[in-house]
Amino acid sequence: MTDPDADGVDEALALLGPQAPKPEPHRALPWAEARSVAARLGTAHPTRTRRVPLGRALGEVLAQPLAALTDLPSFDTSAMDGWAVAGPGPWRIREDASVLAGHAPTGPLPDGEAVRIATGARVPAGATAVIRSEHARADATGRLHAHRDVTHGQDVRPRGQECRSGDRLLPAGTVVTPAVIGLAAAAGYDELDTVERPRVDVLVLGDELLTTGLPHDGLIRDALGPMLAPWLRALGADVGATRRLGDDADALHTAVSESEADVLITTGGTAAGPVDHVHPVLGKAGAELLVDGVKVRPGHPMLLARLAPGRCLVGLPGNPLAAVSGLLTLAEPLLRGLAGHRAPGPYRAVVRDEVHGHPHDTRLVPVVHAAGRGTARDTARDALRAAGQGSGSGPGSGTGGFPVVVPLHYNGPAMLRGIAAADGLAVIPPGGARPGDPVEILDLPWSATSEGCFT
Ligand SMILES: Nc1nc2c(c(=O)[nH]1)N[C@H]1C(S)=C(S)[C@@H](COP(=O)(O)OP(=O)(O)OC[C@H]3O[C@@H](n4cnc5c(N)ncnc54)[C@H](O)[C@@H]3O)O[C@H]1N2
Ligand code: MOO
Repeated sequence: MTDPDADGVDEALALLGPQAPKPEPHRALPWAEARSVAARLGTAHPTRTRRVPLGRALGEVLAQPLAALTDLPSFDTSAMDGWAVAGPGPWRIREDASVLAGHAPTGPLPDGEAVRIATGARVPAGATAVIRSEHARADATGRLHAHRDVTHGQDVRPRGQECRSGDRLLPAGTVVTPAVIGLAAAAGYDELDTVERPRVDVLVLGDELLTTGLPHDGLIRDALGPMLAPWLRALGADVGATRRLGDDADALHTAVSESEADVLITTGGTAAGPVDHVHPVLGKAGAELLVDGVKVRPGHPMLLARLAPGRCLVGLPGNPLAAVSGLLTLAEPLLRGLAGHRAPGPYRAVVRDEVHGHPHDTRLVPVVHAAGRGTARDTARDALRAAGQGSGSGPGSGTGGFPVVVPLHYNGPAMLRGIAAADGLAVIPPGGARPGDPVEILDLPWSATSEGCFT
């Protein structure tokens, strides 16, 4: 049986072996530098913004900080059902009034008096505390007695306790979650200013690709067309067309010239084979190559080009995991900037097992968390069982507080089996990583153990 990883390191090493033809002078950028170029391009132009009703803002990104339009609470509020009292007790109960949430206030409460009050109701002027109904007793003469000491201000939520009008509640770049919508509504918003999603078109190249059925006669299923649109949407893009162009240079040139998208993503055709048309077409289109190859495995032929001000193209290699590598190396930081997302902090974990490194290049290797929470733990166990890699329990100690990840097999450039079971991709530096080494992790936007979604 062949080593399921042979497609990865060995293939890359073979390209550098003593018998390999002398490589062309290296234009490829180091992995971190390539990501920085993409991130800078993403923030080079001001984002377009739009105003949307709260109900349609889910998943959008705040274009401006969310500032409170009101004090919260906007009045002194009773936190409990019971009695508003003024001064020391016992108190004479006002039989003529009670205060309900949303109702007009009663007049001021003089010292020595108590009035019934509901949770959420405005505390009358002059009241010094609220006593919960279960903590007080009314006697036959209409007097209220507290069962325990009453402290000043107890069970009253003072106006402005959560925020004052004008306070910054959330920074620009925050993803609008259901909780953000709730907070915005409470703080007085009907609409939110959000960043317009970058428009992305996908061009899938390759005459060998089938859109349905089983592979036959040298033809294979297109794995990237169906995968990229939802992945790009998860990265904050508004994906228009996914077009299959075959290996037709003219069709590619026309599509590149006519697309009005902010970002064009191509798959395949990045290398120097007889029908690899991406480089010649970019030359003909007068594009500026900002990244032309990256020192990363898989995916080293990936590229990033500026087609015109505000329009660019990410060329993903055709090998499916190499395409994922290009997606996370170039498209993700580019789209993050264009979509107005804030950059996530670096997320590191230690590897449970040794990971072979490339001698000069970074490797991106699918991993699962060894001991996640809830479904992530089950996913890890399932993924490891499927890969015949043990139970999923990590070292548990001596990890320096880092979570533990397990590198998955089936990580060759043409394979999606590893990444489909993964929580993220480990960034393995040249030379590799030994058990217990901390490494950077690239989260997947849907990973259950993500520190944050849309990272
Ligand atoms: N002489 C050299 N050949 C290659 C090199 C090299 O350095 N020198 N690099 C290899 C590496 S690494 C990669 S990655 C690929 C990149 O190739 P392309 O971007 O030109 O992609 P294609 O040749 O079109 O396809 C490569 C491979 O992927 C399959 N493929 C393409 N599209 C899809 C799709 N949508 N779904 C599933 N599979 C797809 C295609 O059938 C090929 O098998 O170049 C190497 N060659
Ligand atoms: O190794 Mo390529 O870079 O197959 O992706």
